[in-house]
Amino acid sequence: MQVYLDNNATTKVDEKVFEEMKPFFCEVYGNPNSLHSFGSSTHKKMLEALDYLYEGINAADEDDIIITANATEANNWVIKSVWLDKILDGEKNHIVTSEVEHPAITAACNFLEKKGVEVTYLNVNEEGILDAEAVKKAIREDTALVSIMWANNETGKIFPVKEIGAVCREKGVLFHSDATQAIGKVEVDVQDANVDMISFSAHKFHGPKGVGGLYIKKGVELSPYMHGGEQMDGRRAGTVDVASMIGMGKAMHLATNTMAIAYEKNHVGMLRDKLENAILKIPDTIVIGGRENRTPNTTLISIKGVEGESMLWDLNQNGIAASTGSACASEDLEANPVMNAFGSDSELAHTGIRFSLSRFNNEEQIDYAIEHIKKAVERLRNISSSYAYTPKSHESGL
Ligand SMILES: Cc1ncc(COP(=O)(O)O)c(CNc2co[nH]c2=O)c1O
Repeated sequence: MQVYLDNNATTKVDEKVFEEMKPFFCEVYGNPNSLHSFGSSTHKKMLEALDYLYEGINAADEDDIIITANATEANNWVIKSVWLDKILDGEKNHIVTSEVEHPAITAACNFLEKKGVEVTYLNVNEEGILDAEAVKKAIREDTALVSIMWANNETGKIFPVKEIGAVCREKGVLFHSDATQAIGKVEVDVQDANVDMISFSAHKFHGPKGVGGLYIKKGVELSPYMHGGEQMDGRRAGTVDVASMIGMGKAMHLATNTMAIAYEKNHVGMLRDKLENAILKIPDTIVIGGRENRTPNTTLISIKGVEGESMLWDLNQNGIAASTGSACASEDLEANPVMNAFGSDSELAHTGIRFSLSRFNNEEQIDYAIEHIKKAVERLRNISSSYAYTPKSHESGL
């Protein structure tokens, strides 16, 4: 049996999305910017896709949603164009972000630090989140941008975006939120959240890889990251990947309409809880960050005495796909940076396993995964040189 439990890394393209995309490869293949009918025949579905995107995040008609290659591009665009607009050409020289952002944010900020920009990386608490008060205290007169994610890709923890947005509005500071792991899992309402910009990526909500977006609230000026043609009203040059844009719109529609969200919470949340409850019955296991206030599909669990990579290998031998954290960072054998941010000691930080489900998982798959996780833990602990089960005091009398 093949059981895919790494949906925070990427998801399967929904068949309905694929059907929507098909005509735009070999039949309706014109360049949307061409004046002839081959080009204009793409417009109807492209406009429908934009409508789905605006509807999915409750963007106002006067706001912009710019199609990008992925969330990484959108994140880099925000960080580097704020540097251009407000730091190089302005009086600002400070950015506030968090220690647990995706590398697409932290690496871009590290790059700017080499250019002399000051960056505050806010710590998270033992629950893996930070509060708006911490952001308020970090904002300075020369702060150009606050960028705090909507939901964390490894723990699923949801950040107080609305409260942070209110603080940024009060302080007159631009607020960006990386919503890549939130869309399709929890409600993302950009007007309610006081946010100026959000990033997203289609392949996180059953759309195609290689297409994403940047939402920009009306009135927010941001120099283009890509110059050239007049696509996207000159805000992002380059011929749009028509099929992928249409696929992303359809995926957003499917993922965010009322039924889908309710289904995600009830179905996916129930499956995640069943998996998590079973693993927590194994001694010396803990959910990193606790079980509250998370996206319904994610669990990051530490299994003491079991190296994350060893566990992944064992599960993979049985057709089960999981991860130790962001795929972008999981090739190296460094400790999980998010767990480090929690203050986990080095040993614990190597024991994290992330399971991230989707609406395409079912109970039979979860039962299969539970069976093989238990067997893998027993096998790996038996060969561990460092793990010995020590019954808790209340058990010692058994
Ligand atoms: C919060 C967040 N932001 C940005 C990205 C980058 O998205 P991309 O540009 O479409 O690649 C990811 C991908 N996160 C992960 C990729 O693999 N495992 C992950 O957790 C993410 O989780």
